[in-house]
Amino acid sequence: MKVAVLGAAGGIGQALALLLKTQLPAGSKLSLYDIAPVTPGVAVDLSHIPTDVEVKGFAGEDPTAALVDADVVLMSAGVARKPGMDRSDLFNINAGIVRNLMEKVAVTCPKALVGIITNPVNTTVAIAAEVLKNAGVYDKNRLFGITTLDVIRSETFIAELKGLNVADVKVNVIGGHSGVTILPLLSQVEGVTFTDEEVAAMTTRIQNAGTEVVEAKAGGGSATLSMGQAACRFGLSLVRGLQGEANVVECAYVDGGSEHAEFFAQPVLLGKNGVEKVLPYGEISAFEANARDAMLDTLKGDIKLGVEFVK
Ligand SMILES: NC(=O)C1=CN([C@@H]2O[C@H](COP(=O)(O)OP(=O)(O)OC[C@H]3O[C@@H](n4cnc5c(N)ncnc54)[C@H](O)[C@@H]3O)[C@@H](O)[C@H]2O)C=CC1
Ligand SMILES: O=C([O-])CC(=O)C(=O)O
Repeated sequence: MKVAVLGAAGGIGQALALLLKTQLPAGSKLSLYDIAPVTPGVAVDLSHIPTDVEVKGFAGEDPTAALVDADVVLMSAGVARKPGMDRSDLFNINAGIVRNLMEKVAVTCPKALVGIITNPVNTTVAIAAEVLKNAGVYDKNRLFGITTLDVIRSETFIAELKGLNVADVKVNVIGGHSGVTILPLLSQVEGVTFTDEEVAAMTTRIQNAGTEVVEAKAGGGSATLSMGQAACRFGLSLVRGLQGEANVVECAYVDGGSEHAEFFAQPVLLGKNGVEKVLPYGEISAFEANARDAMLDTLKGDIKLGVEFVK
């Protein structure tokens, strides 16, 4: 199994690479790419950790060498938010970065499962899809926006509030990955009840958790370590699916035939071809149905921006 990380010298990329070096199955290959010249050094550094995962690093303008034979590509290349910015403010720089990298993915490893971390995810995934379509290699089951950070935040915050063992808390987060498009389905969390006030406050906290980190880092970037963990969880789930493991389910932002929008985050069953099956997100409360319907104009606008950028 070969996993390529694009943006591997960055805050997320280095954390993710470390976790993958220590957690990928024995015999895996880890390929690190970033425009930053330090990247081969990051690979040398990781290569001293005694696990059976071979690490190689590549720097420069062209990611091709890193992408050859990749089964999974995880992309965090791009710029991150500073206080006062919205994720959509990253579009001007990150849209072109994602487009250019996806053009190389389309040529070099068109069958790879691709997980997009680069923000604004609601839009960059649409950009990635358009690039793959233009190259004639688009397979909707192989492209994912990684929204796992919203899931692990939800698990953490709910366990804290309700005094639960966090390992026991499971929660679906649907929609997209910014502001009101992030919708945790609190009504489905087993074994707990929330007051209306708790639902409103918890939903808002999860939606604003990225901003909570951006403000706490005070100009030094956005979530990197928790995102490294989230991307590792999601990347390992992709690998487990590829290896034929049963019942691997994650929420992800996919082109899954949703009635709500062209791309929509919901639970998916992962397998040897990426998305094996898009799963229903189940019964939701009136509060959640309202929030879902209210997000759709924003989400569809974000998607349209991505489609039009490539056209
Ligand atoms: N999906 C999610 O839940 C989350 C997404 N993000 C997003 O992830 C992205 C990366 O964040 P960080 O790692 O904190 O940023 P960072 O600035 O620490 O790292 C980004 C890396 O991308 C590299 N890069 C820039 N242009 C490139 C190109 N053309 N090719 C290859 N590498 C390139 C830079 O050299 C840098 O090493 C941001 O867009 C951020 O908003 C951040 C947190 C959560
Ligand atoms: O908020 C940001 O800019 C980074 C991000 O996507 C998150 O932390 O969820």
